[in-house]
Amino acid sequence: MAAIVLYPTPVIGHLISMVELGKLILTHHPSLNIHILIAPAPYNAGSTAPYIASVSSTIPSITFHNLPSVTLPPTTSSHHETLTFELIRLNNPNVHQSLLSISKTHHIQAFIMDAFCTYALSVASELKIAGYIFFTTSAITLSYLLYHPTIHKNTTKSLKDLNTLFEIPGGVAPIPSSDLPKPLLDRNDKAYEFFLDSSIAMPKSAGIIVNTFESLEPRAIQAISDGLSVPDGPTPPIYCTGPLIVTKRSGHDEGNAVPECLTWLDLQPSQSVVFLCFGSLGLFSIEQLKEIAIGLEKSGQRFLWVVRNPPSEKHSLAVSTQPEPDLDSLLPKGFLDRTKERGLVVKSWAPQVAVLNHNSVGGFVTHCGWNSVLEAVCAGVPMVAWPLYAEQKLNKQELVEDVKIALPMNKSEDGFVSATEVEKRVRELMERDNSIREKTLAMKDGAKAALSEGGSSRVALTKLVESWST
Ligand SMILES: O=c1ccn([C@@H]2O[C@H](COP(=O)(O)OP(=O)(O)O[C@H]3O[C@H](CO)[C@@H](O)[C@H](O)[C@H]3O)[C@@H](O)[C@H]2O)c(=O)[nH]1
Repeated sequence: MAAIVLYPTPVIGHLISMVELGKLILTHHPSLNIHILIAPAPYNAGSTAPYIASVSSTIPSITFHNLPSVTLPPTTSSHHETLTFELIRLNNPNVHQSLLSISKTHHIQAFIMDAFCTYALSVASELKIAGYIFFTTSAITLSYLLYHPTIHKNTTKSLKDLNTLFEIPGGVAPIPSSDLPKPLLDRNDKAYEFFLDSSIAMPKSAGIIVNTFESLEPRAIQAISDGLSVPDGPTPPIYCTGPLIVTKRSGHDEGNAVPECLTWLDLQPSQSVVFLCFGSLGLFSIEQLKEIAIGLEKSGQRFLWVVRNPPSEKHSLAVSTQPEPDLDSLLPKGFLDRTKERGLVVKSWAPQVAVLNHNSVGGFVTHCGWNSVLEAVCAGVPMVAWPLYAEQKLNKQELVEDVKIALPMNKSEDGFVSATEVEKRVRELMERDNSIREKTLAMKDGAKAALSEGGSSRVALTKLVESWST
C-alpha cells in the first residue's frame, strides 16, 4: 500500500497547514495513506490536541504517530525557534524508527517535512525515500531563507551590526536588516546556526511545497523558480499548492455550545466589526494593551478583540499555561463598561476562522502570521498589518506595498504603537469602499480559482503527486 509520511513542526501555526496538505492529497488521490509524525511540542503555542483528535476521528486514511519525548539540552539562545530545531535534531533516531516501522506495511513514496525539520532529510536519504520540504509561510520568506547562505558568505559581521538594506529576490523593495527574523540577526546565536543549516539543506530536497498561490505572490515565486534565490546551485522544483487552511467554519465542536463571540457577532450589522487577534504567540505589554484600548474606543468602531496576558518574563513562551487575563486590571478603568454596546473582549483565544468568515466582520488587525493572512484572504477580509515576531515583517512589506491588501500599523522607533495610530488605522480599514477591500475580495477569488480544476495550485499538486511515481 502506498503512503506519504508528513513531519510537521508540532505547533498550531505549522501543524494545521501540513495536515490540510495531507487532506488535499487524499481528496485527489484517495488510494494513498497519510502518516503524520508528531514530535512532542517544544513550547506551548495553543493546543493542537482537539484538531488532531477531530482529524483522526473523521479521516481513517490519516494516521498520527506520536514520537517519544526527548530531553532538550540547556540553551543560552532566547529564540523559541532554537527549541524547535533542537527537538527535531534529537528526534532523528525516532523518525528513522518510525519510517522503518511504516515501511513494513507500506511503500513510502515521499517523506514531507516542515522547514524546521530539515535535519530529517538525512534520514530520508539513508532510507532512500524522496525527502520534500513543506514551507508553511510566504514565498517571499522562502526566497529570503534560500538566499540567506549567500548573504552569510558575503558578509563577516552579524546582520544586526550591518546598517544596510537587503534586496530579497522577488521582493518589492530592499528591507532593513532589522526587519528580518530576529534569530537571523546574530551570527553567534545557536538559532542562527540552525537556520543556516536549514537554508543550506532545503535546496537539496526533492522539492519544496509552499503554502501560497501564484496570484498572491507572483513576483517571489517567479524569482525562486528562476533560481535567483539560490544563485550558486540548483533550485529544486517549487510546488505552490495553497492556500491550505482549516476549513471548518463553525468554530465549535458538535454538541458544544456556540462560543459567545459568535453569538455576539450575530447581533452586529454586516461588515461592521474589526477583529483584532495576534496568532499563537503574540503578546503585548500592559502599556500597549491600554493604548490599543484607547485607540479602539476613540475610533468609534465595533470591535472583537482577543486579549492575552502580557509576557510574564522577558522570553515567556508558555502562552497557554498562563492564567486567564484579568481584563479589569489590564485595560483602562471603565473601558469595558463604556464600550459594552459595541465591543467584545475575548480572553486568550477565539475561533478565528469562524470569526473571519462571519458576515459581521469587516476588518482584521493581524500580526501577519501566514495562516492568519491566508485565512483573511479566503474570507475576503482586509487587514491592518502589525507584525510582531518571526518573519512577519517580511509578510507585512509584501501585503502592504506589493499586494496592497493591508494597511500598515506604524510604530515608533521602540516598536510602540500609539492610540492615535490605532484609531486612525482602524477607521481607515473599516471604510466601506476602500481599495484594499476591493483588492482583498479579488484575491479571495484568486484563491478559489487557484484551488479549482485547472487552477495553479491544483496543477502544482498534480505535478507533485506525479513526481512520486516517476
Ligand atoms: O485566538 C486565536 C489565535 C490563533 N488562532 C489560529 O491559530 C493559527 C495561528 O497561525 P498564524 O497566524 O500563522 O500565527 P502563528 O501561530 O504565530 O504562526 C507561526 O507560523 C506561521 C506559519 O509558518 C508564521 O507565519 C508565523 O510567523 C509563526 O509565528 C491560525 O490558524 C489562527 O486561526 C485561533 O484560532 N485563535
